[in-house]
Amino acid sequence: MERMRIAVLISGSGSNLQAIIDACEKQQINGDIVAVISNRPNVYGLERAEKASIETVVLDHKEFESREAYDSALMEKIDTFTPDLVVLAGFMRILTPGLVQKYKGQMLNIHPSLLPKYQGLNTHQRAIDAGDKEHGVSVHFVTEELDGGPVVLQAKINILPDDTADSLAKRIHQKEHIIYPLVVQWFSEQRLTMEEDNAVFNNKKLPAHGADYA
Ligand SMILES: Nc1nc2c(c(=O)[nH]1)N[C@@H](CN(C=O)c1ccc(C(=O)N[C@@H](CCC(=O)O)C(=O)O)cc1)CN2
Ligand SMILES: NCC(=O)N[C@@H]1O[C@H](COP(=O)([O-])[O-])[C@@H](O)[C@H]1O
Repeated sequence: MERMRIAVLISGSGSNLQAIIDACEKQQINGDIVAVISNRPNVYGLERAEKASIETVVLDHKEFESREAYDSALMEKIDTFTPDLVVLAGFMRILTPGLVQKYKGQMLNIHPSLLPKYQGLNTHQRAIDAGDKEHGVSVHFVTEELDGGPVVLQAKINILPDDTADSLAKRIHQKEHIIYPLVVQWFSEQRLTMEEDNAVFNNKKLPAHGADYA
């Protein structure tokens, strides 16, 4: 099966993008990032992509009349890269139902909380203010419900007595950079399984490494 085509959407620093770039380069992910799209210009994540010779696009949401108009342009742009997977990596725009539906089952997000706790923003401070003893990060499929999609993988950290939102964010980032590439690779392996299942279902000969099915 061909290598998975990955489009990554960012809004800022792109440290999760960098983790996926590195994993692709080390062959830990059987895929290639074919585009990095940002809704904000001049963010460091764009520099990371350019250093890795990945095509970059800035689609500034401030230049559109409405959320729907933005998402329509975003869909059109994403489609030009024919991705198998769309990865939200610190992408800070709520997506409209039309876009989410189009990529249903093919769009992942990383969210800095132990979902379903603390959907939305400002999760680290909310966990501290609630007196939680643990916090974490979730990778989930994107659905219309904000941060409400099926969770694929989580990682936990303890909240220490002197923790601040910044100190939590730092330790959460370390966990993010481990689990996001793992989930992206898992998704690429699922694609292969689905191709084999389809081949069996359609009574076709499997690729050389698979057995013939009557
Ligand atoms: N329909 C969905 N859209 C998005 C999802 C989702 O699950 N369903 N995940 C988010 C990612 N996210 C948290 O993980 C998130 C991103 C942005 C916001 C938000 O309130 N954005 C504001 C603008 C904020 C800003 O520009 O700083 C907005 O869009 O008006 C909440 C949660 C990505 N989209
Ligand atoms: N609600 C979405 C959200 O808050 N996402 C968070 O933004 C950061 C992006 O960092 P990065 O740009 O360095 O990857 C990450 O911590 C991610 O969990």
